[in-house]
Order: sequence, then C-alpha cells, then structure tokens
Amino acid sequence: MTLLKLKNVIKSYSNGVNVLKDINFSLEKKQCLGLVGESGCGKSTLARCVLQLDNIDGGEIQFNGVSLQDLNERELKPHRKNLQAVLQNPSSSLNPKLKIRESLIDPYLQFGNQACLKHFHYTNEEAFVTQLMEAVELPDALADRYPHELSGGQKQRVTIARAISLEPSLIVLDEPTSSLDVLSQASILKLLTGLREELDLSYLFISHDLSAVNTMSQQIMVMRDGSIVDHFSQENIFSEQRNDYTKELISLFE
Ligand SMILES: Nc1ncnc2c1ncn2[C@@H]1O[C@H](COP(=O)(O)OP(=O)(O)OP(=O)(O)O)[C@@H](O)[C@H]1O
Repeated sequence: MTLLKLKNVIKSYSNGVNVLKDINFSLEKKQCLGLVGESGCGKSTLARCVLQLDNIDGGEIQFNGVSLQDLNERELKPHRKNLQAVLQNPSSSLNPKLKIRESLIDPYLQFGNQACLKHFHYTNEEAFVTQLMEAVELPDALADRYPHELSGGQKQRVTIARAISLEPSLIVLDEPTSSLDVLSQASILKLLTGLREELDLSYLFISHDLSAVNTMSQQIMVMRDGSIVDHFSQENIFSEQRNDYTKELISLFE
C-alpha cells in the first residue's frame, strides 16, 4: 500500500532558484526509499517539503491518502505524529537544556493521547524512557545526562529513539550518519534497518552516499539539479539500464 505519493511537485526559493522540478514518486508502506544526489541538488528541500516544514509551489503531497499541501497547522497536527525526522546533526535536534529523558518523553507529552502504540507501552515516564533506550541499544543510565555529555553516535541514537517513540508511519532520514565516524555510521544504519522491520516503519532515506542508500533501501532514486533522473529497485542497481549519472555515482563506491 502506498504511504507517501508526490505528484508534479515544484518549488522555488525567492531568489529564483528552481529547487524542485516536477518531482513524482511513491513510497510503499514498510519500505525504505533511498534518495541520493550530490550537495545542492535539492534533497533537504524535498525532505522539508515532505515533513511540512516548507511549502511547495505546485503539485501534490499525499500522505496516507490525504493531500497535505493545503492543510492549515491545526489540520496537519494529527499527521505530524506520523511524520518524523532524523536529521544530519543530532546536536541541533536535541534541546541542550533538557536531560535525555526529558527529550525522549516530550513527543509523548505533545501527541501521546493521539498515539495508538502497539510496540511501546506507556505506564509511566520512567518505564517508557527505559523501553526507548533499550530499542536504540543505549544504557538506561545515559537518560539522566544532558546532550553534551553524550558522543555523536549516542546522540543520534537518542534522536532515533525520539523519532520512533510514537511509532510513526514515516521517518525522513536526512543524512542521518554523515556527522559520524565510519564505525558509528555502520552501526546506526544497522539499527535503523532493524527498527524498520520491528516497528513496521517506512523510511525516506536521503544521503549523498549511494553505498549507504544501497544497503538500506528497496527502491532508490537519483536526484540531480532538482529532478529525479533515475529510479530503480535495489536489485537493479548494477543493471546496464542505469543512466550515466547513476553509473558515475556507482563508480565512486566500487
Ligand atoms: N532557504 C533558502 N533560500 C534560498 N535558496 C535556498 C534555500 N535553501 C536551499 N537553497 C538552495 O536550494 C538548493 C538546494 O538546497 P538543498 O539544501 O535542498 O540541497 P541538498 O541536496 O540537501 O544539499 P546538501 O547535501 O549540501 O545538504 C541549493 O542551491 C541551495 O543553495
């Protein structure tokens, strides 16, 4: 079943840059759709538009069968709990003044009454935080620390725990590992794959790194200058039919 569908999406910035040019794709439930492209091609803009943090200038963004682009903030609220993000820099995603446990409980306090949780169970704040820390394989004791007392990889695990806490249908992963060292990158990608299967999540996984996208995604799209120039199933990545730009990206990781 289709979870997210973009139809003829266009977006320009006020400086006249046409960042998104007629974007069309669908993301099926419980799948990971990878989006790869070089710096400046429009990936983060697309992420912000899908997350309803930025408006589009034309086209349609359907999420769970509902067109989101014309909804006001009050109408969007029930969809926001199902639409979460893990971004590049975990330090800027976490409030430095809040202990980890306070950051982890915050989404539940905002949206909990609308959440229909199947995997996590809310009995009290402490037990809920313990379940989340366990899910992202972090020691419970770290929940009483502040973000600056954690490593980059640990902080990213916390932002993942926050993102999964309401069991959303979609998580937009925008370069989730690019601020981490190679070992932490691999373990975060493994963790994300496990969580997707365990919690029936869907991911839009955005990266400049085709190798990372290839390990995570069932479907892969290649973006260049604001357009999707190639779109294929992961098993067809090495097919002769790939376009020249995709082949160029492949040659970088072979
Ligand atoms: N708020 C803005 N106002 C004007 N132009 C912008 C704005 N945000 C991004 N741009 C421009 O839009 C284009 C796409 O930017 P975007 O951040 O979406 O690219 P990206 O593929 O995510 O790049 P990176 O991988 O470096 O983050 C760039 O030319 C950028 O300079």
